[in-house]
Amino acid sequence: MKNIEELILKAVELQSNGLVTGQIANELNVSRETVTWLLTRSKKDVVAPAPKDISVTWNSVGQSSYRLRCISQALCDMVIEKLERTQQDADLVIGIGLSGIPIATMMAEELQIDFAIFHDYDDQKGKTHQRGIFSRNFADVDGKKCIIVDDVVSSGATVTDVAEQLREVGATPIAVAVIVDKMNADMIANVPMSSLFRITRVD
Ligand SMILES: O=P(O)(O)OC[C@H]1O[C@H](OP(=O)(O)OP(=O)(O)O)[C@H](O)[C@@H]1O
Repeated sequence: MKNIEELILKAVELQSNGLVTGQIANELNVSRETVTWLLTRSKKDVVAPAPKDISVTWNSVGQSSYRLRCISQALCDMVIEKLERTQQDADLVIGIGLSGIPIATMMAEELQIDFAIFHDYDDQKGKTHQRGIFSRNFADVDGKKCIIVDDVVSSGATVTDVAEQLREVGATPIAVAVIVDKMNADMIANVPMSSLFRITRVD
């Protein structure tokens, strides 16, 4: 997505395809507030200034399994460095659907540990009211020490949901790994977070 006009066209297109604000926000990796602003601006009657948000596109990496592997190895390296400091070993890697899955798969292979998948709730009302689930087709997370993997952290609601549900089943989230951290945080849900890129606003 090269500029705001392209972002507006994409938001309008997704809306005309029947997606609601939360779904468009997920698709474009921006906040709901930004989607509302983009859709309002498309009608040329906006007066409010744009919300402070960052749109993230990483398909130059996602389109290539080689680049995905490189990114996954870099994330493994960062996670291992942190875990070694606290002398912890992970039992499994959890990929958050959809975009966290290919990265988590490669990380699990690199670390030679189990692999699980978390289906994020595809929300229409708001993630705070709905929860995702662990897929039964992959490793059981109960009682395990887990690394949570996703592409982007925006509000942190998704990773927090995963961490809370892990604790509820006696598992321990010991690390979070993401490509882009829009929160600019060291910890999320009381778990240390590693990210390749951290977004910091200076205005
Ligand atoms: O920090 P949060 O505000 O919770 O937002 C981050 C989540 O939003 C996107 O998920 P999406 O549902 O769009 O899934 P995708 O992986 O299919 O893009 C992204 O991949 C993260 O999982």
